[in-house]
Amino acid sequence: MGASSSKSTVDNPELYATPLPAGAPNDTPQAHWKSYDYVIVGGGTAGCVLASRLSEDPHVTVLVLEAGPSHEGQLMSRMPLGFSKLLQSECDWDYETTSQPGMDGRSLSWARGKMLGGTSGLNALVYHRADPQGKALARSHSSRGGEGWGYDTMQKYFTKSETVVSDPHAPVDTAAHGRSGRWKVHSFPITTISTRFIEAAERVGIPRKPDLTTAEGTVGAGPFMTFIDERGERTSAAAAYLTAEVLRRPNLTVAVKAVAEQILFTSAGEGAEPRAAGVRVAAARGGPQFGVAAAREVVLAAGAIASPQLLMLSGVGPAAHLSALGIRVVRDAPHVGQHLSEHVNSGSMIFRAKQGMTLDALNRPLTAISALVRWLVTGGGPMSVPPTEAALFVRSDDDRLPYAREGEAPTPTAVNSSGPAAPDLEVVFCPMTIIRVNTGFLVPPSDVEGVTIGAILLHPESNGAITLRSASAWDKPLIDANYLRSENDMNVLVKGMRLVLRLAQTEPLASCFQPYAHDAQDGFDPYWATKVDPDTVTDEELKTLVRANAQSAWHPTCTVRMGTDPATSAVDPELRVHGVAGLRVVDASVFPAQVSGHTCAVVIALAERAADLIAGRVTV
Ligand SMILES: Cc1cc2nc3c(=O)[nH]c(=O)nc-3n(C[C@H](O)[C@H](O)[C@H](O)COP(=O)(O)OP(=O)(O)OC[C@H]3O[C@@H](n4cnc5c(N)ncnc54)[C@H](O)[C@@H]3O)c2cc1C
Repeated sequence: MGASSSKSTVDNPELYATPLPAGAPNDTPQAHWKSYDYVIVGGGTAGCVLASRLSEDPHVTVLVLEAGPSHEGQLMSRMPLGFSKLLQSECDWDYETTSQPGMDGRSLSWARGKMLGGTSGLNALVYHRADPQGKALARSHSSRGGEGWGYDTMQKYFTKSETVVSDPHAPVDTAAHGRSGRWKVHSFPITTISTRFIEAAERVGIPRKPDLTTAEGTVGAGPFMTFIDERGERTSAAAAYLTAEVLRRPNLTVAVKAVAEQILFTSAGEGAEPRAAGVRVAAARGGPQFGVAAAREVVLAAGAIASPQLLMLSGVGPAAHLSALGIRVVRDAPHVGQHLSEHVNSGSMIFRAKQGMTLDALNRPLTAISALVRWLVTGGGPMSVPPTEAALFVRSDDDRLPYAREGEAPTPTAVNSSGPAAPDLEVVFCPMTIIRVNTGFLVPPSDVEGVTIGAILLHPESNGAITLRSASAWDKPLIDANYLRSENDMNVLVKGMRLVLRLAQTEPLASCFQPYAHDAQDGFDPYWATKVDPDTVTDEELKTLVRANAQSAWHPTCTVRMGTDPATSAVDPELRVHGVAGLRVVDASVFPAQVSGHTCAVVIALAERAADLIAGRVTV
């Protein structure tokens, strides 16, 4: 265990927590423990926002417990195009799903950030808001909706969170955005080939949208915005919200390499709600344990996988499951860990591009080194852009779009999104070769350039679950995404793939590509999409390709979902865990339903509002 602490964070538990006796159960908070008003478990995307906002009040004390290291010094996190290098590093939890029957029995790797800033420190830097037609975090047509979390409310917090910078070469209307928030968000000039993708989308009938994030809605095709600052560095939630000035606050303690093992409860007697009053923490598996007390609240912000895991480890979860593992049940909460909703990516559809049109030159070591040096010196160049530059959002029931073979009618699909104009399909465009396989990424060939396109199912009907593997916080939980068990999910994704194949044959994108004769190696051909013709391939053949190649889109949500009724949800609309006192959950796990887009900005806005709720500045 390191005995040091940096000027801004602390990694020695003796400096912020109370040592606990070895070999004792250590499951009841004690009066002599070091105490804080708020103990935030997880210094990730939501956790950094909460820490920053709650500690604005100098009269309250705040402790953050983050399992991973500080974001400071993580070069690959700061450098936008370094993102893939962080996967399967010390900054990634590197989870894996159980074998997925809907995907030929494959287990898929699931990245999650493990550092200050959490997943916002290793994600793909796409800034995107929920679609207004998707009602943001409220589902008006459903009794389990997040009351008070509609788009109008969320929009205030999207705006509060950001300072938008409009690049003169890629202008956006700044009136639709915030201009004094902590999070730096900006538009950026995209490569020519990404522009051609947008133009091809227009040709097939998808309207062009200069900004995919406004209250006008997301249906359309356009460039993404990103969270990179004027120095060309990623603005993770840590970089944005835990600045040096914030970290110097005397009422804020930020602990890193601090793994919360259990939330601890006190009881006021028979019939009274148990109260979350502390957390047990350790720096290493089997190492010394420490306790901290929470005078006001424990706020769980450990993300859509670890938050339900920690709740269950602490006795809040489905009683039968906990009892089977010998965990004392504090509160039978059947919805904890359930309703896991994840966007599904069709898998990398890679098309060979003409030389010089993509960012693939960076696969050559000399080019990469010179780009790295340029970024280090100037903050500019190809390392300062996000990997995904453009996208389109559509509905699978829009029969004007080319979802079928020429002359055939498209397969009817039900749109599972919550608004009449909300999209259920996204297509993302990356001007580089990204070969994703079950275990991570493969290094692309250095002499061939390509682009990577993926169709994403935004509103899957098939939901999965997080359950415990064991009663230890040091064992990863079981993640069953239950991918593509619904026929409708599969049919929507197949339509998305056919749209991608059609776009690849549509000008002005088509003439950027060239044929590529590539043989499969060990049964896997990363360039399979180049050989598929949208006019001859059958739906059954596309389904076979989906089962073999589809991947996680990295947006798990809903595993501690909010709602007014404890019979159908795990937290109430103020994010308080049903049936226990002093405990809230604030992260992607509380989404009442999946959103029609990327999740990071939604989590940041959610945490901004949660901070106001916790501090009593607003009510639902
Ligand atoms: C590879 C990848 C790319 C993505 N790309 C995008 C994108 O481009 N745009 C977008 O909008 N979204 C993207 N996402 C999704 C988005 O980043 C996440 O949905 C969002 O950041 C989740 O925020 P969170 O606060 O719920 O969880 P996190 O940010 O994951 O925070 C949870 C924190 O809790 C900590 N923690 C967990 N367990 C413990 C414990 N026991 N004790 C202490 N600390 C603990 C973790 O280390 C972590 O720091 C991407 C995700 C991934 C994985």
